[in-house]
Amino acid sequence: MPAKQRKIVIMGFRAVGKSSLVIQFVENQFVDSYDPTIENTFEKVVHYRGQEYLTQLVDTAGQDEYFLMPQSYTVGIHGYVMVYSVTSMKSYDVVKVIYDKLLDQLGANKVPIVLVGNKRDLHMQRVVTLEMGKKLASQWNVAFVESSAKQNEEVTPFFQRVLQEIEKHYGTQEESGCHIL
Ligand SMILES: Nc1nc2c(ncn2[C@@H]2O[C@H](COP(=O)(O)OP(=O)(O)OP(=O)(O)O)[C@@H](O)[C@H]2O)c(=O)[nH]1
Repeated sequence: MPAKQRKIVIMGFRAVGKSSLVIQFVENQFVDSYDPTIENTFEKVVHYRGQEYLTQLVDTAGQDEYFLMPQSYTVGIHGYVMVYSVTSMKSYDVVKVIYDKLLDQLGANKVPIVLVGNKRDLHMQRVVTLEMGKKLASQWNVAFVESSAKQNEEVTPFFQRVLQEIEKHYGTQEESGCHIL
């Protein structure tokens, strides 16, 4: 079966660990230094449930509450990873703004999304509780996980979960002969 191509955008406030999560997933390494991203696209072939996927992961520059959603984040994209850091209330607030802007721009009320609370290894600095993450995900009706890019906890599972959400969302259209964007 030929590889299915899936393009996923990783969004969230600055320094929440978007690049670290993608690099951990694609290259199996963690870099402690902080180098703000402009924009990078990574590729990885993933085998999931007997199917090969060529995933393209768009690691975006951090967004803030005033950010304007570029068309390149909404056209031809199959799914999204929305990241906040459990050590930053600001990042939790900003991810809500990003989500609202995304749905508004897409004119949709449901999009394949996984919400990720990263840096769960930083117990002493935690300000966003597990319950707050769960509550937000249930409001959005999306999958949720807390992760640590540093300790490589839950990183591969949540990227797989995005693929699962994408299949759930678009699968029937493909089977009926329609094609994903
Ligand atoms: N302890 C800990 N530190 C992390 C984790 N993930 C990322 N970091 C650190 O947090 C800082 C920011 O990580 P990045 O991956 O660059 O964050 P980003 O969201 O891509 O940042 P922008 O490019 O500005 O949007 C770096 O110093 C990372 O080493 C984590 O899970 N645990």
